Amino acid sequence: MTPEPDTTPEPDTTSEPSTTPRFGTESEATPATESDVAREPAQPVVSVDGLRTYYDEDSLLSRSPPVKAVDGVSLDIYPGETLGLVGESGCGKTTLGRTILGLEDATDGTITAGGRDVTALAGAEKRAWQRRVSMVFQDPQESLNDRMTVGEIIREPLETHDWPFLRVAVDHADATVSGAAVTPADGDRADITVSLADGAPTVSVRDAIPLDAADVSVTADTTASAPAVDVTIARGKDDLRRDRAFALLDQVGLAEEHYYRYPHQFSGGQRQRVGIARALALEPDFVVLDEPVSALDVSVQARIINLLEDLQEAFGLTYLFIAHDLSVVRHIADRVAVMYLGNIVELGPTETVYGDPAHPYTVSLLSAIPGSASGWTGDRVTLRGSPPSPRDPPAGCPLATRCPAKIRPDDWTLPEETWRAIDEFRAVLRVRARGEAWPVAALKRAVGANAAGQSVEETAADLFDGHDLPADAAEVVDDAVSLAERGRDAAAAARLREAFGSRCDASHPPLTEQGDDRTSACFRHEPDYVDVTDTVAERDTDG
Ligand SMILES: Nc1ncnc2c1ncn2[C@@H]1O[C@H](COP(=O)(O)OP(=O)(O)OP(=O)(O)O)[C@@H](O)[C@H]1O
Repeated sequence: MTPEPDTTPEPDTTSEPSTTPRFGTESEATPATESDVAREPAQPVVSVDGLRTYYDEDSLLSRSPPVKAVDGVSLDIYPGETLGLVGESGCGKTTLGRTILGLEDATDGTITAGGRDVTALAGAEKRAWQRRVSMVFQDPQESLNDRMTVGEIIREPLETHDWPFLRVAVDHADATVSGAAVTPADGDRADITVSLADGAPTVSVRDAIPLDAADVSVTADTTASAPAVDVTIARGKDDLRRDRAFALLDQVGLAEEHYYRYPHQFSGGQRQRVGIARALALEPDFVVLDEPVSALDVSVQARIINLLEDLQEAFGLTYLFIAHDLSVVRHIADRVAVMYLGNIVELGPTETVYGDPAHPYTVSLLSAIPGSASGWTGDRVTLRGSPPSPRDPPAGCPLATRCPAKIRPDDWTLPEETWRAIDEFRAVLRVRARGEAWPVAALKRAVGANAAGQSVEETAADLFDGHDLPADAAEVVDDAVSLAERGRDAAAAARLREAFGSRCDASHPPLTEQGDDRTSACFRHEPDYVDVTDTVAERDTDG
């Protein structure tokens, strides 16, 4: 069979009238607002508290600190909302999503759903949680097994969980049920409901179960005070799974004929539709969408986003939407969480965060959006250097080593360029202290030269060239150079931190309320300081 080219028009699932603004159309600019979400004030679908996920890669041959991929995250996700999760590559977004789903083990903290800590579940209870949640992956090319037909791919979770469960509920508290059916446990949905109210039993079947009432034979002995109900299903599970897969294909805009094809015969967007159908097979409440459109062409992205929104509306789904593309997140997310180095640094309603970013990291992310689609109207704010290693995050604020609004200690009056040189020198010493390779790329950026093979003294000379350091500051730098030259890199870094560090280096700012349901973690939110945006605007932060 000839593979369909990537240009194959995809089924239009978006033709029916909708009140939701469509992505990729003129109404794209109309963002979702908090009021669009019917948010129950009560129970979150998922409540994450103090979550840590560390990857320990110790082996017999090497012993290194764990990768602190998620390092103390707390957030709530409410029914029917889309929570966007943004942040640069490697900051821990995927790990957070996977840990919530139980695909990674939490090192510490709790994830509460339905009043229970799901990190503590095992066996059947854990499997039940995993039926309520699911994930759509970034690259539909990678995530679908090319040796399986689309039908097999969609059916796989159904087979794994032995779907359908055919749970029968009877509207009589004392009824007993027998036959090919089980009674729902607390919290389980009934697939088939038998009513004895009118004497003869009447049967109704939930939409997602591809059974007609005629496929279900019910006999009921209602003479006893505890009626005995016997249920027989005329069709086998295999048939029902195939019909469920057909229904899912239809829901994602594909057709029954696609059931028999292989993933390589589809375009990227169609493959992602298959991935979505599979993710929805077990009727989850909560779906982690991990960069679901970033591997797709822009025109296809809009269709998939629209499909995800339609499915959310139809099935009352709750989404955690992980993405790099901030304009996609602005369109789809009701609230957005900004992540940096394993921490949430800002969290709030999308329009509040985009319109008036509070945290310096959010400012830098939004300042990079072309065409200034955000409320940040200042220059582009470029963070210096690369993020610290998640094996050795800064002791204080995670952003302290790169922050464009870092609080400087009162003891010094130094120009911003000199602070930058000091920060850069501290970064060099931190990397040396970790025993990693000399950070040639960072040095090249800092001093505009190939610094490979330089001594610490030469590096310091390059970094501070033309800075006219005051004598007491120069003495600190000399001390640090001399310590480093004797191989005492950690002590050298500590010397600089003691002299030039501020509270940003010493302690971790908590997330605090910043109005409009938004929280942000920065000491500059305290009234004693010039606030973040004024500071960033005042400092020359462009590169
Ligand atoms: N299985 C693993 N074992 C060890 N380290 C891991 C593992 N998975 C992720 N990491 C590390 O954890 C950190 C967070 O990775 P994660 O994939 O969660 O980040 P991310 O923000 O989703 O990145 P991206 O946007 O590139 O997918 C990174 O340093 C990564 O290298």
